Amino acid sequence: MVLGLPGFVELCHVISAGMVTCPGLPGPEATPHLTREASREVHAPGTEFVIHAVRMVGNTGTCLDSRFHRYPDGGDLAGLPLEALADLPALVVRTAGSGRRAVTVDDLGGLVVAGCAVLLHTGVDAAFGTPDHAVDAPSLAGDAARELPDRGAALVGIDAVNTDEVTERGERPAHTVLLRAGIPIVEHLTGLGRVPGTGARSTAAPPRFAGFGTFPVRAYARLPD
Ligand SMILES: N[C@@H](CC(=O)c1ccccc1NC=O)C(=O)O
Repeated sequence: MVLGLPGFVELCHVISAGMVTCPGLPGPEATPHLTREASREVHAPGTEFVIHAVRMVGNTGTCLDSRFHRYPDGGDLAGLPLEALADLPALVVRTAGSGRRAVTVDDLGGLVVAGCAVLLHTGVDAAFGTPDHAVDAPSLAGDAARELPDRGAALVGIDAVNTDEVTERGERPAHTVLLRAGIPIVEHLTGLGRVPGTGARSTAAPPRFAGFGTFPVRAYARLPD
């Protein structure tokens, strides 16, 4: 436990230059915009800074999809209210260790998802950053996703590369139904094994980037007292 932060669980992977998050998408490139050396020229003796520029896709590291990722008519990152992102009751649905890839209607069973961040713990986050992470990755079955808007889910997260099964035809039923309903999706979570099934609070908040659909988040859970 980190001193001063009792009861928090980190749900994010570390982002570093060059790392690949989704196979086929480029990793982030970070370059110094202002070096420490150059900054000395414009500051008082002993005062220096560094400013980096970054070129990266929004789907980098642990990231959140807003409605705009899937649909052109509104719902970008800048429009997401904090109520949709922060301090939500966390409901962890576990398939980790089951050997099953799909999170199904049966896994959601009689769970009360209304108002919750529904966080899918598949265990594949252990392979993040390796090619195995995206091979036959776990995902949320389409019929299970279709239930979640009517059942009142507030947010859906998964510790895998994609909430949807990646198929050759490119259908993405979970993104389609969840984002149509304005339910944000978080992908590439980690640490869910340390979060209880119920009782924790979930936060995953991106910057308010207008005209952007997806961006990295600092996602974390606060454990029950
Ligand atoms: N998870 C992201 C994108 C994604 O999974 C992806 C994007 C480009 C190339 C590969 C991807 N995923 C898995 O192989 C999304 O669907 O929003």
